[in-house]
Amino acid sequence: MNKRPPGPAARDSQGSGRPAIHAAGLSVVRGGRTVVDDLTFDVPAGSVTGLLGPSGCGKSTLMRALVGTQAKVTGTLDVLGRPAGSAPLRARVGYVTQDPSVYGDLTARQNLDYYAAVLGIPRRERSGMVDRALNDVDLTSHADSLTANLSGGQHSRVSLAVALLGTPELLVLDEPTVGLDPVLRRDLWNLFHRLASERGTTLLISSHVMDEADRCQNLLLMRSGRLLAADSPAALRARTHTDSVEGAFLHLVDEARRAETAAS
Ligand SMILES: Nc1ncnc2c1ncn2[C@@H]1O[C@H](COP(=O)(O)OP(=O)(O)OP(=O)(O)O)[C@@H](O)[C@H]1O
Repeated sequence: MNKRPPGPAARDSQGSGRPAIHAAGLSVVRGGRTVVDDLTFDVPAGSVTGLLGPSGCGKSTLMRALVGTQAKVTGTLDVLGRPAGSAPLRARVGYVTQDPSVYGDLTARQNLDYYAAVLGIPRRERSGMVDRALNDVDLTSHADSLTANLSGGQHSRVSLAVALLGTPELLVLDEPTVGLDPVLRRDLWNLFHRLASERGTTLLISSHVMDEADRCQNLLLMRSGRLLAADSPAALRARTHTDSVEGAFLHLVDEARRAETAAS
């Protein structure tokens, strides 16, 4: 278990107590179906927050809404004090999708250099930023390998390094540890906590693996587009009288099913 004290508030929200993300009555329709249904929650600034739930429950859709790439979003969704997707947020929010979005025919360093230029990082600062991002994800020794020749895990770490360029205040990571070996997973979680505690970054990290839940300070538990709970792992276990987040999740699912049956 990896319990850590909350990190400092993100730079944007320092002292204001304002959450990094605020959602109220948030819904998303996809393919004519409501796939995110009336969510209300806050994500504290400077926290490592896990977004957990079974495959297809709406995690990626919620993340797309947060970064402004999802259509048919209704309700309130504020990110760092501004409406999600608004132009000034582009440089302040890093997003890593499930599919690595880097060029296979460039080296890791060339990819980062390219994205640093796209982000508008001044040329004189670029190489320092690129070196730091490579070091953050432990890829310095592969910096000059063609990305296409890297392993799956290394490939996704190049995507993560891209998201770290420019020191975003919020990092939205869609299943960043899927398919990684246990050592790499542990190293990445350590990095996530370091980013929160040392840089004040807020991290929202999705996973469908419940055993990653205890590595988070806060959890958003989803099922079928609805929010089952938003709380710390310890509070969830205590509230449901269970000894694991998986147990708590199953308890909450059963509770929701009973409520649905009673209402039908
Ligand atoms: N392009 C699309 N058009 C219509 N419906 C979609 C589309 N993409 C996803 N969906 C539906 O939206 C719902 C939520 O999908 P989403 O990808 O957000 O789930 P998820 O929790 O991220 O799943 P996973 O853990 O497998 O990535 C699912 O029922 C899915 O079938």
